Amino acid sequence: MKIKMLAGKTIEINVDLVKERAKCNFNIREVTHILDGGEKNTIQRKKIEDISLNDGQSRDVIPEEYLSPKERYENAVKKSCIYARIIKTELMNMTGLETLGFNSPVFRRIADAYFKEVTPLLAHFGMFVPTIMGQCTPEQLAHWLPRALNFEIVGTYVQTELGHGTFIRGLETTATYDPQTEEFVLHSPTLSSYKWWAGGLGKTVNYCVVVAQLYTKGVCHGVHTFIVQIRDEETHMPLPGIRVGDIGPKMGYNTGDNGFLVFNHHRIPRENMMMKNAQVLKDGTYVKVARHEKLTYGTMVYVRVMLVNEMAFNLAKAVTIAVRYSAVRRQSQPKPNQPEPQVLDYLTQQHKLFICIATAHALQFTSDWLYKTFTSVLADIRDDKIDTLPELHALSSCLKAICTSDCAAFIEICRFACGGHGYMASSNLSMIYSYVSATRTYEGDYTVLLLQTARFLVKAWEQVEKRRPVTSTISYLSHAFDKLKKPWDGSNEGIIRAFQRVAAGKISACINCIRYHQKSGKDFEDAWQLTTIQLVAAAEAHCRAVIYDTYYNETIRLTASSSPNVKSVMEQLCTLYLLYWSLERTGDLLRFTSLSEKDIFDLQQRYEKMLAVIRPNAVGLVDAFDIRDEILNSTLGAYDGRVYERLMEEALKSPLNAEPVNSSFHKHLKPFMQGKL
Ligand SMILES: CCCCCCCCCC/C=C\CCCCCCCC(=O)SCCNC(=O)CCNC(=O)[C@H](O)C(C)(C)COP(=O)(O)OP(=O)(O)OC[C@H]1O[C@@H](n2cnc3c(N)ncnc32)[C@H](O)[C@@H]1OP(=O)(O)O
Ligand SMILES: Cc1cc2nc3c(=O)[nH]c(=O)nc-3n(C[C@H](O)[C@H](O)[C@H](O)COP(=O)(O)OP(=O)(O)OC[C@H]3O[C@@H](n4cnc5c(N)ncnc54)[C@H](O)[C@@H]3O)c2cc1C
Repeated sequence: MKIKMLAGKTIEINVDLVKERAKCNFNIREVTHILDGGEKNTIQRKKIEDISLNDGQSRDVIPEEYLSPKERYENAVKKSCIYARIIKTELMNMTGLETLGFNSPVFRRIADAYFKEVTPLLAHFGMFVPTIMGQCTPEQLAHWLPRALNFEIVGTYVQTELGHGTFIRGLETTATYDPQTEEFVLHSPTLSSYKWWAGGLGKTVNYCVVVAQLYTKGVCHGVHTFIVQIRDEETHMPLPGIRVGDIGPKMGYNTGDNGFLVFNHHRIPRENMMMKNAQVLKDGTYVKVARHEKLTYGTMVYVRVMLVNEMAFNLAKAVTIAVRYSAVRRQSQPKPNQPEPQVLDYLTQQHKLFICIATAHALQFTSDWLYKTFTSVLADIRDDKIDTLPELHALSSCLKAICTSDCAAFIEICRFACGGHGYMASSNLSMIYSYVSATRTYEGDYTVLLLQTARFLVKAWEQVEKRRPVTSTISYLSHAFDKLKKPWDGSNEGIIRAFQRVAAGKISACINCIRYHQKSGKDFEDAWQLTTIQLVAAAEAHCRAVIYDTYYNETIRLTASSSPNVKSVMEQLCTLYLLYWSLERTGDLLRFTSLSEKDIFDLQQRYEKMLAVIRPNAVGLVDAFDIRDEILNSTLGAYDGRVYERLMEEALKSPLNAEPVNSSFHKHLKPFMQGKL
C-alpha cells in the first residue's frame, strides 16, 4: 500500500495501481472531458455529484442483500424521497431544467450511489414524465407536468399485459367513451388483459399512463394513452374499480415494485385522454390530429434512445471494476522463479477487457449522436414534417437491440475476468448484469426490434434498386450494385466499407430469399416469416456498420484538438474495436469481401499488437470514466484497489457472522449428525 492524498483526504492505494497510474502516458482529465461532452459538462457533473453524495445520505449501513424483500422496497422508497428531494430542491434550481433535463445522464449516475437495484421512481422519471411531455396538448401539459415534476403525483407507464407485450395492437384493455357523462370507462375484459410489469405500479405510484383500445360511437380506433388515477392522493388506497399489486420476485429490479393492474369499469374524465395526436370530442366524435399514427409510440422511441447511453455507462462501470481488479490481482507463474504476474498482463485477459473499454467509448459516442438525431427528428415533427421518423425508428430499434445485447455479454465477460471474486454480490457485477440483461427484453425485445429495422432496410433496398435517393445511414446501399469486389483494405476506413458491404450483401440475400419464396407461391407475409433469421442478421450487420462508422468519425471529430497522446489512445481503442469485430466476423468478410486467409493472419497480428500498445494505459483509461466509488459500489473496483480488505470487511457484515454458532446447528444439524433425526 502507498499513502496518497486524494481530494484533500489521505488514502492508502494499492501499490500496483500506483505503478499503473504512473505508466499512463495521456492526460486522463482530457479523456474524461471528451466522454462527458466537454469540460463544462465535467465540471457540472462533479458539482452535482458533490451536492448529492458528499453528505453520505445515499449510503446504506447494512448491505441491501441482508434485508427482506419488504424491507428492501421500503428502504428504496426512503432513499428515493431523499434522492428526488435533492433533484427537486437543489439540482433543478441550480442548473435549470432546460439546460440539464430531468433525465440527464448525471442524475442517472448519481442514482447508482443510492440504489443497488433501482428506484421505484424509475418509471416516473424515465417514462411517466416523458409521456406527459410527448403526448399532451398544451393545456394538458400545463395541468399535469408541474404536478409530476414537483412529485405532487407519482406515476408510471402501464402498457404491457399478461397476454401481450410486443404486439401493442393486440392489447385488450378497453377505454370506452360515454358521452352521457363525458367519461372513459376503463375495463380489463379477460385475464390476459390484466396489466403486468409496469415499474413502481405495485405499491408506489398513484397515477399512471395507461395504453388501451379506444372505443367511441361503437368503433375501435386502436391503442391510445390515458392518464389514470389509481390511488387516493391522501390515503394511497386503490380507488374503486381498481385492483393493483406487486408481481413478485424477479431476476433483478426487485426494489422496483413492478405491478399488475385490473380495471373494473373504472371511469376517468374525458380530459384525461392524452390528446396531442388524437382527440375525442364531447359528443364522442373521434378526430385524428397527428400525421403519423405511430406517434403514440413516442415514449418507447425516447426510452430506446436513452437506453444506448445507459448501456455505455453500465459497461464503463463493469470494466472499471474488472480492469482495476485485474491490475491488483496476481495469479500463476508462467515463468519459473519469476513473481506471479498481474492478471492484466495475460494476453487473454487483455482480450476480454480492452474491447469492453473500446465498446463503452463506441456506445457513448453512438448514443450522443443518436440523441442529436432524435432531437432533430423531434424538431421536424414539431414543424409537421414526419418523413424522418421511419429512419429514427429503424435506428433506435436496432441500436437499442445491439447495444443492450453487447453490453450484457461484455458485462458477463467482465465478471469472468474477475474469477471467483467477480461472483460475490459485493463486486456489484451481478447486480449490474441483472439490471442490463433485462434491457435486452424491455422496451422492445431484441429480435422484434431488429425485425422492425429489417422492414426499413428491405424498403430502402427497393428504393435503391429504383435508383431513388435514400437517407444518410443507408447511403452505403447504393454501392451494393458495384459488381467487382474491391481488394481487401485493412485500414479503418477500409474495414468500415467492408462491413457496409457485408450489411448490403445480407440485405440483398434477404430480398432474394423473399422473392424466391414468393415465386414459389408464398404470399409476402409467409415469405417474410421464412426469411426472418436472415433478416435479423441483416439488421444486426447494418446496425454494426452504423456503430463502426459513427465511432470512427466521432473519434476523429472529438479528438481533433486534443493533445497528441489523447488523440492516439482514443484512435488505438477505435482501431482495436474494428479489428476485434473483423476477427469475430471473418465468416461474413470471407463471404462478402475479398478478405483472404493471409489477411486474417495480419488482422490477428495487428489486434494482438494493439492489445500490447493499450496495456500501459489500461488503468488510466478506466480512471478516465471518472466513476466515483459510491457509484461503482464494488469491493473489487474501488479507486484505491484495497480489494482483499474490502472483501473481508463486507464478509464481516453478514448476519451469519453475528454469532459464533447458528441455532440451526443445535436444532437440525447436530441431531442429524448424531443419528437422532
Ligand atoms: C434512476 C432514476 C434516474 C432518472 C433517470 C431516468 C433515466 C431514463 C433513461 C432510461 C432508462 C430507463 C428507462 C426506464 C425503464 C423502462 C422500463 C421498461 C418499460 C417498458 O418496457 S414499456 C413497454 C415497452 N413495450 C414495447 O417496447 C413493445 C414493443 N413493440 C412495439 O414497439 C410495436 O408493437 C412493434 C413491434 C413495433 C409493432 O407495432 P405494430 O404492430 O403496431 O406495427 P407494425 O409492425 O404493423 O408496423 C407498422 C408501421 O409502423 C412502424 N412503426 C412501428 N413502431 C414505430 C415507432 N415507434 N415509430 C415509428 N414507426 C413505427 C413500423 O416500422 C411499420 O412501418 P412500415 O409499415 O414498415 O413502414
Ligand atoms: C424488468 C422489466 C420491466 C418492465 N417494465 C415495464 C413497464 O414499466 N411498462 C410496461 O408496459 N412494460 C414493462 N415491461 C414489459 C416489457 O416491455 C415486455 O416484456 C417486452 O416488451 C417484451 O414483450 P413480451 O414480454 O410480450 O415478450 P414476447 O413478445 O412474448 O416475447 C417472447 C418471445 O417471442 C418472440 N417474439 C415475439 N413476437 C415476435 C415476432 N413478431 N417475431 C419473432 N419473434 C417474436 C420474442 O423474440 C421472444 O423470444 C417490463 C419488462 C421487464 C422485464
